[in-house]
Amino acid sequence: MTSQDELLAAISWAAQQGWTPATGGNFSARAPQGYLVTASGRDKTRIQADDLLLCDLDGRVLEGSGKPSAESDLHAALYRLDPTIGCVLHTHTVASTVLSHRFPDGIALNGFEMQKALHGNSTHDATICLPVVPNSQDMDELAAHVRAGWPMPWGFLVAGHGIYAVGATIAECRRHLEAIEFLLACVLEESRWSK
Ligand SMILES: CSCCC(=O)C(=O)COP(=O)(O)O
Ligand SMILES: [Zn+2]
Repeated sequence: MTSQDELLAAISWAAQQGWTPATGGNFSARAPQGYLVTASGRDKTRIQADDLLLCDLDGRVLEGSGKPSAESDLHAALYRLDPTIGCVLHTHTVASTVLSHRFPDGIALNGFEMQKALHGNSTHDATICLPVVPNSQDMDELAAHVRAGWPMPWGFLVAGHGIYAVGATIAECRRHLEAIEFLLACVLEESRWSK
């Protein structure tokens, strides 16, 4: 499978989970010349090859038609910031939107077996934090918040907005996205029970 096909499969999978409502979300993978990224405003349940653009690491379009994602410059900033990042997957889910809005200083996790799906974790018996950065429509400002909090080896939440998962490969990034979403769903469910 080419990395373009693998990225398209990851986007379709995320969309089938219901994680890209109303065209929300954007997705990218590092490429030799820069990165492949979704065009803006596309329905991710019907994604196809011509919905991807090739950009250089400054976010300039090299190939493809349409406008790159409104958040493409944040993807570019991530690839510049950390050469080990090979993929960035961004979704809009209810749990990530609600919890990042409610806990703008980060979300602590402890005792969940699923923590082990996040790179560098080998036990449930540790407290780890999912970072939250403030939202902004200005990608330079958003990128500055991300740089200030780096390293964030699995990704981060944007307050009231969604999840940005990162990974060395598309497969690792998918695993991080799925694990983060699962862990947030657990936290949200527990918050209902503790009322
Ligand atoms: C429709 S949700 C608002 C925009 C957004 O946050 C998003 O993820 C999708 O933007 P894009 O330009 O990548 O379609
Ligand atoms: Zn978004």
